[in-house]
Order: sequence, then C-alpha cells, then structure tokens
Amino acid sequence: MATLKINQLTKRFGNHVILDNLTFQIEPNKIYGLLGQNGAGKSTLLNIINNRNFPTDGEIHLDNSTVNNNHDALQKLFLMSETSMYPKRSRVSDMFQLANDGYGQFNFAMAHRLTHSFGVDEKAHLSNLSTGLTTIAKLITALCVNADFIFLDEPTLGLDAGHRELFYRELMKTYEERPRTFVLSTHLISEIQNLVEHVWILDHHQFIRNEDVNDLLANAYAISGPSKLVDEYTSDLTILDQQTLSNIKTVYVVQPLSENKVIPDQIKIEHIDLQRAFTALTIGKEN
Ligand SMILES: Nc1ncnc2c1ncn2[C@@H]1O[C@H](COP(=O)(O)OP(=O)(O)OP(=O)(O)O)[C@@H](O)[C@H]1O
Repeated sequence: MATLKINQLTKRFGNHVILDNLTFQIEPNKIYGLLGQNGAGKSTLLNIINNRNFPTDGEIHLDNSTVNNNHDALQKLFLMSETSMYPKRSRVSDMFQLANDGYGQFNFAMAHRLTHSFGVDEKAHLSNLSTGLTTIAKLITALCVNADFIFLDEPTLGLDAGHRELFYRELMKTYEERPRTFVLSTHLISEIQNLVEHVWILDHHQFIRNEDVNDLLANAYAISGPSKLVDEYTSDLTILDQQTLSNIKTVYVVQPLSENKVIPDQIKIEHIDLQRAFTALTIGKEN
C-alpha cells in the first residue's frame, strides 16, 4: 500500500503563517494522533491533505502521484470533519449511500450494526440530529468507508463518555479486521494514548514532535522533591514545565535521563502520560 508524503508544506492566510514548511510521511496501516492547541492548524493541515484547501507552498504525493485534484489518489483518502458536506435534507442512510457511490464497497453490514449499537435511526434527517448523534453518523460513515487513509477531525465532538468508549473499541476492531491508516485529531489526549502509535504535535506552525508514542513516553518524566535538590539534579536538563507546592518542586522533562547520575533519596522520578507530556511541551514552556 502507498505512503502519503507531505513535502515542504506551508500555509498562510494573508500574512499569517499557519503551517511552516512541514515535511513528513503518513504510512500505511498505522494509527496517528495529530495534537495541537486550539488554532494550531490541525484542521487546516487535514483539509489541505484532503484537497479541501490548497497549500501556499509544498506538495502532497501518494507514492509518486500528486494528490491535488487527482481523483484516483483522492479516492484513497477520506476526511471526517465538523463541516457538513451533506445537503440539508439528507438522511443518515444517504451518507452511507454517498460514501458507497464515491468510494465503492461501503460496509453496509457494519454500518447497520453500528447504527444499532450507537442508537442512531438511519432514516433520521441529519438536520434533526443532536450534535453528538450527527458526530456518530459521520463516524459510522468513516469507519465503514472503503478508503486507505481515514482522517478524523475532532471525532468525538459532542459524544458522551459511553459513546466515546464504544467508538474507540469499534475503531480498534475494524482496524484489526482490515488494517488501514487512521489519523485522529483530538483534544482528548488521555483517551487516545493507548490507541495511537505515532503522534505529531503541532506548535508554532511546525511539528515539535513527530515520533512513536512509546518512544516519547519512555523519555517523559516528572521529577519531584525538595526544590534545592530538584534544581541541582535537573540543572543540565531542559525544564518544560514546573510547579512548586510548599517546598516540594515538580519539574517536567521530555528527554532521556543519564543513567550514570546518582538520584538523591528524596528525589522521585515518575513517568508521565501523553496529556501531561503534551501540556509540558506546548503550554508549559510558554509560562
Ligand atoms: N479561511 C481562513 N481564513 C483565515 N484564517 C483562517 C482560515 N481558516 C483557519 N484560519 C486560522 O488558521 C488558524 C488555524 O486554524 P485551524 O482551524 O486549522 O486550527 P485547529 O488546530 O484545527 O484548531 P482547533 O483545535 O481550535 O479546532 C487559526 O488561527 C484560524 O483562525
């Protein structure tokens, strides 16, 4: 299966740079997380990759063919986003039919099963659905469409905890049955930590991280203890974020720690999760 290659992609709105010279690959059969604060440029990036917006500079290739306005290449890509692409009077079943018309081999059996599990009426008009049910209808379409690269922009918008859990389970199930690539852009980072294999963290127009989640987390630490000892122990590290409570200081780092350095008894070093690492890497370093 082909690899998507994004080469020196820049996007400006007027004089405002949104994406600055991004080069990266999206490989087959992998689940990615695209993370970034509000306004970082995640939707813009996904829209450009999916030919719904155009880059100021740069190119996107599926192996050796350009994706821009290339029907065959675009047939392998599907974007589920907040923006509705459907006529107002569409029913849920029309979404499935359109996905079948556009991509072929829509998995209707799975879609019927999922509408039942999520409690969505296939005959319902989209305009009558709540925010959460609209998201569910779009998600079911995305999970059942016949595409090799599926991009989910805010896939859990308006979903309650039970439905989010059901979605994560169904995503894993269909991924195991028919591996393909999923890219999830979401703010619910803790919830996708165990789902995604690789993350891109978009900050200040560029990827500040483009790596496997396990590698990132293997080097993501909270180091705490008496302030003076923490300062001494971390003097050669890049502190991304810190908190002090009474005399106890906690600092956050995302980098390998030297194995040769003696850890004082009063210093505690713990691994942190993806949400905490993300906050340290983005918001933390600004404070
Ligand atoms: N058509 C447009 N014209 C001008 N500016 C735009 C346009 N679309 C997006 N922007 C700006 O580009 C920036 C990135 O927006 P984008 O929606 O891609 O961010 P995001 O990371 O998806 O944000 P969020 O997490 O809040 O959804 C924002 O500052 C936004 O205001």
